[in-house]
Amino acid sequence: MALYRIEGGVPLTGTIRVGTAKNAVLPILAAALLAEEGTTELEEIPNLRDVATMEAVLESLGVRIERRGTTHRLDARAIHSTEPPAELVGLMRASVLVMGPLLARMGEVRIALPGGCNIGSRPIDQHLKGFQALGAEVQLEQGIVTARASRLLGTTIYFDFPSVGATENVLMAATLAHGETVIENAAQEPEIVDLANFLNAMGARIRGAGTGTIRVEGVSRLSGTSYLPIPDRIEAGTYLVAFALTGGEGYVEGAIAEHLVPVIAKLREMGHYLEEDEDGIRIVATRDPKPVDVKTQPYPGFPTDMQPQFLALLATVPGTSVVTETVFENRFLHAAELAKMGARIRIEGRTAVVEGTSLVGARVRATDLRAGAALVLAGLAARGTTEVLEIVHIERGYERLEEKLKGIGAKIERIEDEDLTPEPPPLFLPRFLAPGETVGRGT
Ligand SMILES: CC(=O)N[C@H]1[C@@H](OP(=O)(O)OP(=O)(O)OC[C@H]2O[C@@H](n3ccc(=O)[nH]c3=O)[C@H](O)[C@@H]2O)O[C@H](CO)[C@@H](O)[C@@H]1O
Ligand SMILES: C=C(OP(=O)(O)O)C(=O)O
Repeated sequence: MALYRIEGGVPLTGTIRVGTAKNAVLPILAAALLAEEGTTELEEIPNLRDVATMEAVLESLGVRIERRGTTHRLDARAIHSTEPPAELVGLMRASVLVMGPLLARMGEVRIALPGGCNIGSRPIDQHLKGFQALGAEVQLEQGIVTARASRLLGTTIYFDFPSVGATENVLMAATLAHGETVIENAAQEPEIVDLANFLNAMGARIRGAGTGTIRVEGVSRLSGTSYLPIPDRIEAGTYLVAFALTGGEGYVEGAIAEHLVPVIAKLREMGHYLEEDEDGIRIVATRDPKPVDVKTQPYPGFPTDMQPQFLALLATVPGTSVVTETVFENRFLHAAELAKMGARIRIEGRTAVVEGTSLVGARVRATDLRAGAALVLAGLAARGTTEVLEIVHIERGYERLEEKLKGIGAKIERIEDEDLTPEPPPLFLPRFLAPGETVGRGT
């Protein structure tokens, strides 16, 4: 098990580059399953644990993957299985994204229901509702979901909540359905638009991605294509916060400002100076930041995946800030870890009331991906030494984080320590339901 050791208190300066978005790459990898003809070439694929897991899932189904540097070529012509192994599905929730493509192309899929995780129960009822609306027969028995349909039929589907994963799964399924599918109350995240652009490049006919209504005209076959997915807006936001927290200044190269509107707005509201251009975003931290209130929302609202990093930032800003989490029901575990560093945060249900103070180094534990990123950021600003344990979570979504942060002056080391803790269990244990238990949104 590895940890990060950080000596805090150094204002970060310089240029840091963001990689390709994990949350765009994962659904695009799943969508590559739809290519019955040709091969798919994906460029600038980040070296992340989640990407490796998704590729292992695809390989278990018969996809052949050839990696040349950061370009990965996928050949999905000879799929031989529609049952991704539970051990792999248990490593990463996003494995459920293979459901839509397998159902659409192969007419069936059998997969372990992914369980909850440290940020919430995360049911998949909206995904299943979408498949059923498209005419699939969906069964849930002892934690295994089976969906079958000889040919999906286009229809209108309304999501109760604009779920990112459900929109992606149903969008992929609808590409090969007979007739038109309309997805209403669809998620509008940039990663949805990227997936739709990729599917259209494969031959799909999708309009309206990025709005609340997506229309899909089904086609009979899709082919492989070449594609470069979008840069990672959450990684970019994390680096903007790193400059702000340490009172530094620098440039986040590759960041797309249009994808980061609420993050930029809140940093400006705090008094930080931000300048956007075509290639990235420049930030100069103010010495006198103001507290702000933040409420997470589906896109284009403030992203829940930036909430932990902002909690770390606001923990150091004099005055009272209020952070409200509306997307996940349990995404404040990092508050207790930040408290070990001196943060003064009171959790009241879905709200965190933060009284800004200065932080001191401590030994803390990453409870999930963005919680871990928040602790690294806090460590960069804290007096003394911080050790962040269980960085396996962080490595799901940040490539060479310590190297990149070192490049802008951070004192951070990645240390392998065999004795630290035993190998962790799967991050998302497949969930086995009791007979009759529902899988609805538990919030
Ligand atoms: C791989 C990926 O892209 N992950 C992102 C994706 O996760 P993910 O696709 O899992 O997020 P969703 O938008 O689906 O989930 C949002 C909320 O809806 C609930 N829900 C979702 C589906 C469903 O069928 N029923 C239901 O109740 C979830 O429990 C959660 O409370 O979007 C989240 C919200 O922006 C981000 O935090 C994750 O980083
Ligand atoms: C919650 C996240 O990812 P996932 O949905 O894969 O757990 C995230 O990227 O912050």
